Amino acid sequence: MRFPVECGCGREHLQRRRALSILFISHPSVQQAWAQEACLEFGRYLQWLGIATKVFNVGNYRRKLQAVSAGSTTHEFFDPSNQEGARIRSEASLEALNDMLYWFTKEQGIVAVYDATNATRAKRQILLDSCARHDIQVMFIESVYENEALRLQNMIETTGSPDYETVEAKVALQDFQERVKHYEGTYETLSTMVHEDGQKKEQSFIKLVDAGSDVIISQIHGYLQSRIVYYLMNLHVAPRTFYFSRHGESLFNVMGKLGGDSDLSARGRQYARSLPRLVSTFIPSANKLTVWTSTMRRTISTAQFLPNNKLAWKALDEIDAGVCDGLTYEEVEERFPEDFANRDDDKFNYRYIGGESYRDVVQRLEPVLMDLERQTDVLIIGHQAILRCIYAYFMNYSHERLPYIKIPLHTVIALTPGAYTCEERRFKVDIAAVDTHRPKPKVSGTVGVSHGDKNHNEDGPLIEATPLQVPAPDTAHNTVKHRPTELDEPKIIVSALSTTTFRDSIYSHADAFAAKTKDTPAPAPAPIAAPAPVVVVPVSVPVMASVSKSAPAPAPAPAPIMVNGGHTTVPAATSSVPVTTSTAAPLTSTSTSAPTPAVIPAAVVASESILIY
Ligand SMILES: O=P(O)(O)OC[C@H]1O[C@@](CO)(OP(=O)(O)O)[C@@H](O)[C@@H]1O
Repeated sequence: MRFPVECGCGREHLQRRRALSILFISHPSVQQAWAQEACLEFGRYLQWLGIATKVFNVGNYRRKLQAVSAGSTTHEFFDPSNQEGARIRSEASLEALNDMLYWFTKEQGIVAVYDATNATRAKRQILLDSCARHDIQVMFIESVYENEALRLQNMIETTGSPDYETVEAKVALQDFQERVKHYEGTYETLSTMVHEDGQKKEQSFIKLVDAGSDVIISQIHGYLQSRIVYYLMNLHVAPRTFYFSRHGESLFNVMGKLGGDSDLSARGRQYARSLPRLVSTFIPSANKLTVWTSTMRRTISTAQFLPNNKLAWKALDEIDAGVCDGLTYEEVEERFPEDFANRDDDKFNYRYIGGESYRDVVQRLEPVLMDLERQTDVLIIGHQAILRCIYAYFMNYSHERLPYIKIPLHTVIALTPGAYTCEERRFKVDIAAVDTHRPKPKVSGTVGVSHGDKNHNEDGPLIEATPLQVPAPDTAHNTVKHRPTELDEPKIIVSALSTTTFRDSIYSHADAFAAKTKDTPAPAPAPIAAPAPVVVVPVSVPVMASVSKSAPAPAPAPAPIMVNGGHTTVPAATSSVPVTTSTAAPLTSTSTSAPTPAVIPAAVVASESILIY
């Protein structure tokens, strides 16, 4: 796909940009619940990596059209002999397709997920032809169930879909089972075979069997597709909660200095001592928890009193401030005024001289996140910039907001990601600490730091908190009146924060592009009648690899980090290797287990930069 770029010479140039359409295929019995969760999860993941992604859910378009025509959403609507139903479904597919093409051609979209049943080869061919006309790569993802119990479970979950909002669960399930029957006999699974009619075999595809417990891949090419395979192999959507905390207040934090490898202040040490009580009181799986730290002194010291297994990751080390390492913000402004202002202008992309940008940090954190996605009981003790990146991944924050997220000291954050939302709770240990958060200044390059002996409570949480347990008024709240000693038992304040919903930012709204799509050539409408089924005999061919999800997915080599004049010279490829620091029982983390056969050639992954997309 080509799009115009300005170089300042006054003439328009066309630059090539890769665009990838992911066409979701699922038997109606698996369509709604698991498949939609998977679409959302990897949409969020790609957006976090900086790849503009949108999900076009044909069901949403159909419901919008049905609302206008006051049509029923019961199974009769899906009966192939229902002409009005077929017309609306065809129109919904077309509208979603037009919006997807608009997203690619006018909105510079990189990845679109076209989420529909796409049950027949004829239907898929129409989509393929449209994408080919716009030079858009296509990859199919099919979700199938071989395990009947899982299929039934999925169907039960599907009754929570918007189609059954006002319908009793039992009635909804019966109706849904009837709906599934309307597709019987027409559904054509993906196959690597050359079909009986002599037509070419299907394009690149990933087939997820039983909610991804097995993954079959065929003809996967290039960086983006490999990335998606890698993610889907690591994804599991079972409910789980992750815990995060910054290290206790450090000596550099007190001095307002950036980076370094200083140890904890007295208050920081007190926080470290309070952690075992917090963990055993508030974390249900406390004894199963593995604690991940960076390789820096302040995180390892913070974890020292926890009896749990520990892993230290180089990739969790704080953002590398390069030549600014060890300086205060005031000193950076004085010595590097232009850089200081540039960072304020675009904090996510600004790269410290000889150091890193937040964008670099996101890249190096990817293997950590992939491993985290496979875990259930993890507490990460990390740093301000690092935890901002991880928090933004789960909460779907934009790159603009990411570097300003408030991650206060002496607070454990619990995140429970779900398909459409992420629930957050905070456990604040009432031990005063400096505030290292520097808000975006109104004028770039002006310091406006809030360093000082100030308690974080003044800032309030990111989203308004509902205190569940408020400390008595005479407590250690005021840092001037109260100097905690290491023997004090500090109070823990629990806040339930309102749940963040990220579904809307990933889904295209069924009418978001409608007004704009007039100038986009409409592709041929989908045929209403399904063609005769094609007999497909699956065979194993060399391009096809079946990988069981019980083995960890191989990590693609991350892009190398800029080496700096400061303290870190380890390339990211090696920096993601965890180091065992526990003296306890041997660790069972997947990151240390044997890799599966290389499905994603590292050379392919490493040879392309994410920035070109
Ligand atoms: O990107 P900004 O907002 O400067 O925050 C990152 C900074 O946070 C700090 C504290 O100011 O993290 P940390 O507490 O891990 O030491 C610095 O070391 C780091 O450079």
